[in-house]
Amino acid sequence: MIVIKIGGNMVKNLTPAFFQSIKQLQAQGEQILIVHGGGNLISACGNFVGQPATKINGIRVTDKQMMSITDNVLTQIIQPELHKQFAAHGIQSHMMNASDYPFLFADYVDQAKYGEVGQIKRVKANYIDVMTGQSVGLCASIATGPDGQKLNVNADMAAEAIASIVHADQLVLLTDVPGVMLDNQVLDQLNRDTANQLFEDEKLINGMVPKVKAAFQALDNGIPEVSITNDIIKVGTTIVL
Ligand SMILES: Nc1ncnc2c1ncn2[C@@H]1O[C@H](COP(=O)(O)OP(=O)(O)O)[C@@H](O)[C@H]1O
Ligand SMILES: CC(=O)N[C@@H](CCC(=O)OP(=O)(O)O)C(=O)O
Repeated sequence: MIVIKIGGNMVKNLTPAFFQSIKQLQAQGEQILIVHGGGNLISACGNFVGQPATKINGIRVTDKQMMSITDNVLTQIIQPELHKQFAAHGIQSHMMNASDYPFLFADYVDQAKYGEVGQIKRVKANYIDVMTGQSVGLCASIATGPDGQKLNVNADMAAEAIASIVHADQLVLLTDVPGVMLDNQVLDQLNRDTANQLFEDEKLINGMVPKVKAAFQALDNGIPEVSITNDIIKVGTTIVL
């Protein structure tokens, strides 16, 4: 299985070549699971109702109202939009989210600090397997918490956790930049020492922080290929130990 995380900024920028690649991968027998974000639209909706975003290291502080906005944006806007785009390119997809069927289970990350934010600990792997058998699985980054409540999960961390639990062959973090950048150049490879230095020097900030952390976590959990890119055909930055 290949897990591809699509950031909110990329949802409207997927190219015909992207969909062509998905078809080719499916023809080669790969199961495809798309984990999508939508952080930009969640922030815009928050602003609209007078609740500007508060993020700590790229993770949204989420109270109950923001959780409800997040749920609506991801499951009612972003996911159907992706479903429509896949259909328009002749690819069947299944919408998967915690509202329709609980299959991602999370614990709180730190309720005092982040509120209703979770980290995925368990998944219904057979459900994912079935949903990606004949079609592409589209998965929102919302999980079911310890008491059945919904928890907001950073989509990079969600993609990593799911990929790790199902032992995916590859994790691609698709975003709006061609890879991890330093002085306007894409780094072909990024190892942990360099990443730590970039964090320290504040050259790797905001949404790139959870993305890079998730990428190393995926490698630690045995996923053989992990990359950050804006184009599934071009590798962008390969994460190495
Ligand atoms: N060193 C870096 N290289 C590339 N992007 C970076 C870096 N540091 C911070 N960023 C920011 O991270 C953003 C990608 O994270 P994010 O906005 O959360 O995307 P997504 O919605 O795809 O998860 C880039 O658009 C860029 O503004
Ligand atoms: C807890 C947390 O930060 N959740 C994220 C979930 C969406 C997301 O990660 O979207 P992108 O991939 O587009 O950034 C959020 O609320 O923005």
